[in-house]
Amino acid sequence: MASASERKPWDSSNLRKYCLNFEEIPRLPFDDPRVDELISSNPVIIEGSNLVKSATDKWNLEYIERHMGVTTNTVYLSRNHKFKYFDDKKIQSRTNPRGVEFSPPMRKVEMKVEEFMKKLREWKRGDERLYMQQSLTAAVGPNIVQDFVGFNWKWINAKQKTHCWGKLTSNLLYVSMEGNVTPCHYDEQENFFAQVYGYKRCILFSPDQFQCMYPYPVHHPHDRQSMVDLERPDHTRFPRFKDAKGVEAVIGPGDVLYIPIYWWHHIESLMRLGPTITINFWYKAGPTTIEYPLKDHQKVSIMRNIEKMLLEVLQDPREVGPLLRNMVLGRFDENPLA
Ligand SMILES: O=C(O)CCC(=O)C(=O)O
Ligand SMILES: [Fe+2]
Repeated sequence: MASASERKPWDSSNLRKYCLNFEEIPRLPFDDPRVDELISSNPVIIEGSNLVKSATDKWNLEYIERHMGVTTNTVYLSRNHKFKYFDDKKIQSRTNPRGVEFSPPMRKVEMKVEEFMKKLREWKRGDERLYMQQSLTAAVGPNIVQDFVGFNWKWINAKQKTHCWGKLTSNLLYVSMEGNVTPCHYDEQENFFAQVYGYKRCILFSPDQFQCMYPYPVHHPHDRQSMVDLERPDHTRFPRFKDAKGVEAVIGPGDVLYIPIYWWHHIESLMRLGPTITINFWYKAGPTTIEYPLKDHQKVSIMRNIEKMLLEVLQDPREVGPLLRNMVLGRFDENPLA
């Protein structure tokens, strides 16, 4: 029988229900040679790396409140459990008349950590949900800086070198209420996603699932997000979503999930299991090596560039779709008549 410390504190009742089944993401000890094989093109959960041990040893909501510092933090407020990211630079406004007409699905506010924690403590059903997503900078308090300096940089720097990644661009600190969901999207960076406190379920899809995931157009504020709502997929608009092949895992304190660049990810803090704390490590892609056939993520990058070029020359986002349709319709069928 599993000992008390090994017994997992969650079961399927803590997970949201979706219409897809997922395979498990492999879980390996940090010194297993298969870790590096997987990192070259697949997600993996790495155990025992001690990457953020200085944080997992101490961090909880009280510690963050006491030590985060006096400056304000970015907090998203949502009327439901979904926190679907948007790029405000792509929204139509007086200064950006070519942007997309759009009403944001959540509010972004700046607040001091005390105010955030007070709202969490006093939160009741019907209130807006909260999700703090703050970049770790020198402005955080000295204790947090000290914990940050104590991260296992030796290990992660070696990984960065082995896999020829570019520079570390940022560390985002996520402090979430139980049950919050970050809907499915991809990022243009490599990500070591380090769980500090509480439990998160992560569902990932490879970049080769592009046709099943239906990303918004690049000019849209929801660029890089899937248009499909995992909880209520519209199978009429998005018929190929039912064929999407995903992988999943629940991560807890000490686990590090490698989310490869351009991989789709949906992240949920487990329901009824308390708040969660995560720190990510975002790295620029390494230098592009052109080898044929191209990798699926390289094709996604090409598609993004074509969309951007068309927008640049056409100036009007409404003209991009019709031009692309005219370009391909009936011309690239598998068995051309002539
Ligand atoms: O933890 C989350 O809610 C989202 C994390 C994420 O999307 C990322 O680290 O890229
Ligand atoms: Fe992400």
